Amino acid sequence: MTAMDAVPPPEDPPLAEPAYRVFDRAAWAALRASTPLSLTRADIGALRGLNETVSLADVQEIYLPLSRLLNLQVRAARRLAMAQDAFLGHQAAPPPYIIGIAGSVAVGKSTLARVLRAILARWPDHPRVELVTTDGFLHPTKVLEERGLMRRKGFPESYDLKRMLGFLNALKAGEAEVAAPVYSHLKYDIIPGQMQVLRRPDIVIFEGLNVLQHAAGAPVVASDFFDFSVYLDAAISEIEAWYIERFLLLQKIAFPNPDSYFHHYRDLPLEEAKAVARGIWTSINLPNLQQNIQPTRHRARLVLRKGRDHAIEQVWLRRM
Ligand SMILES: Nc1ncnc2c1ncn2[C@@H]1O[C@H](COP(=O)(O)OP(=O)(O)O)[C@@H](O)[C@H]1O
Ligand SMILES: CC(C)(COP(=O)(O)O)[C@@H](O)C(=O)NCCC(=O)O
Repeated sequence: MTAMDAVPPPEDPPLAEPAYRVFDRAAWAALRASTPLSLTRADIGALRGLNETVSLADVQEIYLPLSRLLNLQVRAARRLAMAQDAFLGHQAAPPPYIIGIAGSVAVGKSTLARVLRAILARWPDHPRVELVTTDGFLHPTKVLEERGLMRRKGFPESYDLKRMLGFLNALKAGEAEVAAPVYSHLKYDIIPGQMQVLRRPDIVIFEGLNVLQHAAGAPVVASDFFDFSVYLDAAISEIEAWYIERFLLLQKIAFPNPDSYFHHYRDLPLEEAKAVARGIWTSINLPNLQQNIQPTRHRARLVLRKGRDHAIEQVWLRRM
């Protein structure tokens, strides 16, 4: 069986293979070359949030080769910036290298972003890695309620796209301080007045389901500002299961907090809680995945395809 036969399942139209080189785990792992293992078991343990168990095998076989590729790309981008400076006859600090991470709700974007941040920050030539999530650019609940969008959260119209593009523009322009609004999953809303301030980081990982989307008629799109992009992919049936699992976990660890938006679900019996989670998945996150997220997959430079238990089974790398 070839790697192409193994996945994707029928629900999931394949990527155009000529545009990508396809690697199974072993072939990708071999590209790690001499990259040192830069995270210990204790480091990985510290990265675990919620129920995630990022395996040492994934770090060694998937993320270390990826960090080697990205390190080479960052260096090359800096050389290009220097070439332009030489042409212009002035010297400036290189702009941050921006990596977009896209994929469905609950596919594991935040987890991937955190692991990647930790690994990339180990390289001495780009230690300052910032992580920004696009949920900060969601409209606040008040605005979503006024516009009847509370059940459309994550859909393109639920974001302040102009503000998001302005943020990316300022970042790439090398402004000394750039600020992003902050979202609370607990409150299910933007935190008023709280900002994440970035001061000329070396790398920015910009993570969210919408990062590869193109708004009709917009003069620029988020990916215009990206140096690299990753789409985290998996079978829809797996992602649904991960969404429900995460909901059940949050029911135990977050919903008991009276500040939680979902506090009223704290004592729901298991089967009812599963039904609520499945209902939110089916009515909001699944249609968003099918209509607005999955169609952006072919824009990514790299597609990581997960199988059971979140293990990365295949890597698709765009031929430049
Ligand atoms: N590599 C992984 N190994 C094990 N569990 C994972 C992994 N990545 C994500 N998860 C789990 O899957 C769920 C969704 O992951 P998360 O990073 O929160 O997704 P997203 O940011 O895409 O919504 C969480 O419960 C998380 O702990
Ligand atoms: C805020 C989100 C759109 C962000 O998704 P993310 O980028 O973290 O995957 C999502 O977590 C969400 O709230 N979706 C709406 C339906 C739900 O409560 O799952």
